[in-house]
Amino acid sequence: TRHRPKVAIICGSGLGVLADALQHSDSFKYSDIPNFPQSTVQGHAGQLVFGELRGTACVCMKGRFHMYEGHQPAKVTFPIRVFKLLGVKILIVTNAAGSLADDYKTGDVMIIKDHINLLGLAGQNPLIGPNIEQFGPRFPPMTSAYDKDLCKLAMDICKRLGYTCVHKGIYCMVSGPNFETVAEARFLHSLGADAVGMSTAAEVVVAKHCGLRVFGLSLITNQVKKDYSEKGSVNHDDVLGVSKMRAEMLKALVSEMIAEVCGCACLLLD
Ligand SMILES: O=P(O)(O)O[C@@H]1C[C@H](O)[C@@H](CO)O1
Ligand SMILES: Nc1nc2[nH]cnc2c(=O)[nH]1
Repeated sequence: TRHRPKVAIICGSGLGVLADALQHSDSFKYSDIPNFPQSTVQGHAGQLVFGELRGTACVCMKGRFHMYEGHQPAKVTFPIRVFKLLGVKILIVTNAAGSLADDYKTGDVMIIKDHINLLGLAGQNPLIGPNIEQFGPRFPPMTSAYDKDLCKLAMDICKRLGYTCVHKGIYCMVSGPNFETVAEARFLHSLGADAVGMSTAAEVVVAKHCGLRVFGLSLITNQVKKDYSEKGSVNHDDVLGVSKMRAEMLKALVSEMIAEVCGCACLLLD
């Protein structure tokens, strides 16, 4: 491919259409890329797409890797270091997540202001093992994992586009693949998490370690039950259904973000 991406986008469950925004695109199947894991989850196509979005060279992971697929944290986050080596400066992560916050509705968007890397805290951190100094320091800080300027820009864009169902909140990564019990949901909420999912935090840790600027979006695809009296249960098809419904909205938001960031060299360059 002739594209030299400055921005990488990871598409969450059912959000692969974000990659369709790229023009003059070149696609590579994960199975054709050395050392890349394969996508095994419905809603994760398994293609790396290079192209231009609003004049900026981007690379898009149409399908991400999850630990519940049997991968070690370092394997799940392998593409992030590939992006770094390709010259990427900004990582945009998206995911489908369940709401723990009382005021989030299904279909809402949460701009991620911080995360709880529950697996990382419990010894499943992608940076465990010999540190590769070429990428970053042994003890990287994570106090500002999600770029404040990019968060603010996203809030401004949402206002301008007339999106009202947008929050800023905290994402908690668990391993899955099962969805939460009521007791687990209460526990995670009491920790301060607004949304829970099975990805993202590990990717963000590796991205920050190697100096990428990060912006994250969760699409709230379901309400996580925090009360035994609440009826119904979530399944992956429902998650994909909500993603499909809201994908165009997320595509517009991500496109505007990239147009604005790349129109302002100070946000893109370090
Ligand atoms: O890749 P993401 O985090 O968007 O996927 C979420 C978590 C599970 O993989 C799946 C559950 O429906 O959606
Ligand atoms: N862990 C978890 N991941 C999700 N991904 C989408 N919805 C959910 C959820 O309710 N829980």
